[in-house]
Amino acid sequence: MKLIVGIGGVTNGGKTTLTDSLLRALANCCVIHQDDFYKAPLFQPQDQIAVGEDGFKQWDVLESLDMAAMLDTVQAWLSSPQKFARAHGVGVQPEASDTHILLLEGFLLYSYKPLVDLYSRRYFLTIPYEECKWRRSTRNYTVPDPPGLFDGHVWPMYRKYRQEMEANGVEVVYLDGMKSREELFREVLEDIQNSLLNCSQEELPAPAPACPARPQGRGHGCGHRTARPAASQPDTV
Ligand SMILES: Nc1ncnc2c1ncn2[C@@H]1O[C@H](COP(=O)(O)OP(=O)(O)O)[C@@H](O)[C@H]1O
Ligand SMILES: NC(=O)c1ccc[n+]([C@@H]2O[C@H](COP(=O)(O)O)[C@@H](O)[C@H]2O)c1
Ligand SMILES: [Mg+2]
Repeated sequence: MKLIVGIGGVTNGGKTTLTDSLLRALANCCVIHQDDFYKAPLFQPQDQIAVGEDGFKQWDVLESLDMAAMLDTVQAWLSSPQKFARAHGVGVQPEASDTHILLLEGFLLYSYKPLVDLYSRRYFLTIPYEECKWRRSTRNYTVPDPPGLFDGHVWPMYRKYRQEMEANGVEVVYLDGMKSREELFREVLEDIQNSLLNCSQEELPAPAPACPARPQGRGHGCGHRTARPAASQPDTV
């Protein structure tokens, strides 16, 4: 059984923190970080990042990321999770060797069409504008934010891509990034474990006809089906 789980959402929502905790807790689990796919060589990081009409280097647009390369990496995991795990130093646990999880982590996970249908579960962390701006001001990126970047580029691009995602009907499970790290971790871990249980039950032989039918809407999680719909969460601007 293979499960691809997206940990997406707003910058500074807590994606990397949550992903690191899940990675430690889940067996046979690998990770791919979207920001490893910036079209920006280490020593000339800005050359391939265009300046946009907003006057800023376009760090927060999809075109600044090599999404084809990210998709190739996901395909490599799909074709052999065991081989991928070994190559990335992840030990495969023999007692759970039929189950493999891939975490995809990043701020634009659900805007690249070839990837969208591959997820078994799509999480989306949100925090209000003021909290996001404050957390961002405390971060040290490899390329420091120039003055005005957050209001002039980062937040408008977040709003734009999120609106597009919602308009396209991409179904995500919203997570409130204002909850504690521990609460978020427990909530998502439990949900992933439930998905795994549902998947393994679906792989059992079909129940006898007298058994009541499984309720609709909980059959997510395996076979790269769509995540269950979640109520849209208002975005504090
Ligand atoms: N649940 C949380 N509550 C408060 N602060 C958090 C939480 N999760 C992460 N942080 C902090 O917010 C900042 C951004 O976290 P990070 O995981 O790097 O976010 P992202 O990868 O979404 O940009 C870091 O300083 C981190 O310690
Ligand atoms: N990783 C890099 O090379 C790099 C450089 C400049 C800005 N960023 C910022 O990283 C953000 C995405 O990462 P987080 O979601 O972890 O904040 C984007 O908002 C982008 O502005 C990343
Ligand atoms: Mg991050």
